[in-house]
Amino acid sequence: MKPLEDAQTFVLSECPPHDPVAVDFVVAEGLVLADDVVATEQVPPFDNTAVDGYAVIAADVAGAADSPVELPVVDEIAAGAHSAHVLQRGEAIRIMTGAPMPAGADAVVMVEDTERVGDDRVRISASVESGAAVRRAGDDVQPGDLLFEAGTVVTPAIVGVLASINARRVHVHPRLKVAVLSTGDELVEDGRELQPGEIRESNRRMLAGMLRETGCEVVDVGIVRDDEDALETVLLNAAASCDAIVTSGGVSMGDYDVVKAVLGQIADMTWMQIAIKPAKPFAFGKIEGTPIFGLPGNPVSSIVSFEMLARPALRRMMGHRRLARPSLVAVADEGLPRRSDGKVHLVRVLAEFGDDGRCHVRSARAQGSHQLAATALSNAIAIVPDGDGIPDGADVAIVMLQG
Ligand SMILES: Nc1nc2c(c(=O)[nH]1)N[C@H]1C(S)=C(S)[C@@H](COP(=O)(O)OP(=O)(O)OC[C@H]3O[C@@H](n4cnc5c(N)ncnc54)[C@H](O)[C@@H]3O)O[C@H]1N2
Ligand code: MOO
Repeated sequence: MKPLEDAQTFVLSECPPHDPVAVDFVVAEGLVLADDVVATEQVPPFDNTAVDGYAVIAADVAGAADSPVELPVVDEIAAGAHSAHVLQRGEAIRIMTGAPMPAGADAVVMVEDTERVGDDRVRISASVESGAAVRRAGDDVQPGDLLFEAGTVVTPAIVGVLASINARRVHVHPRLKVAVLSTGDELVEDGRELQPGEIRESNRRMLAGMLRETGCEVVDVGIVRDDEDALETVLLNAAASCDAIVTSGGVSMGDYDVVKAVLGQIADMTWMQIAIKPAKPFAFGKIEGTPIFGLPGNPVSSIVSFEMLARPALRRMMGHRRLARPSLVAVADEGLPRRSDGKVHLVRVLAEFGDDGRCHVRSARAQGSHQLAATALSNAIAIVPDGDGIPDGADVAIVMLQG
């Protein structure tokens, strides 16, 4: 059996990042920047007010807290408008949040500290420092600022910044188009009553969601029956039109493994037995240069295999620098016993932060590779090395799957 790290290293080495493309910034969310983003515009573009109130000359309201000051209101500026009036000593201009500061004014008094007197005067009952509530042009971003380095993942907030600096096109590693299919004559997906020996298809639905969560565009190829010609056609088409292929089932020792037969003919495959439980069997190869990840059919094994081998490789192809999920050392509130078998056990657990500031885990119970229901409620995988397991209260390394 191959150590998991060796299998990961091999797969990653075969899955280099895809060449960058220029895209409209609105579709860049979730993608990885391939070039630094340097600002060419300043933000904010002009001095403006942070509050609704009255633009004044601070010196005019210096004593207003003790003895309110009454000033004529000579103009009004809404956000999006501007005033041509140059504020003189002894004047005020009504101004709304975000509107440009009028020339001559150096501070804004909040409307709560004022009282309108008639139509055209205001009584001010607070003093302000020069510069109060004024947001200076460029105090967020200056032209030439290096805002985001290559390798940064574009978040919604970064899309907002790109909009604010008018960076209309950005260089990113492209989103991968990934074909997902499941194989097997026993699989049913149309909701009909099961016949003897049939089961309901679940892996493909689940893997499609995991691929989307990884940031890939999913091409659902469906269930391919145990028919070599059909499988060959589907795989060749998927390899020609997609960036990667994920299959589930048919990678173990079964006599009817058409997956093995077909991939043996059309792909350059490496069939592995990995020293982990679950997800021991795994296949990786290329069809005409397109990577194919052959995940085991047992549903839990499919998830674990995707997490440990396919997801990091797909992330690398999309330019991500951090390939693994976050990991940490947790407390096993209940022991995680096991027997020695030469494998690392990847135990699905529920992880929760306790009042002591540490993460605590307990087993998701049913750990069989067919027992998807229990795994579906887990949020982490505990890495239990070969041996007798983790005693009650001892530390255990975990990989967080969510949260
Ligand atoms: N003699 C041996 N037998 C098995 C070994 C072994 O080393 N020697 N390994 C076992 C392990 S571990 C695993 S994992 C499975 C992997 O099997 P395959 O990848 O060949 O998958 P299948 O045989 O097609 O299916 C296994 C199991 O999963 C169910 N399945 C398959 N596809 C789906 C799907 N899309 N949705 C829901 N369920 C699915 C299938 O019905 C089987 O029950 O091999 C062991 N055997
Ligand atoms: O790995 Mo199989 O994945 O143990 O059921």
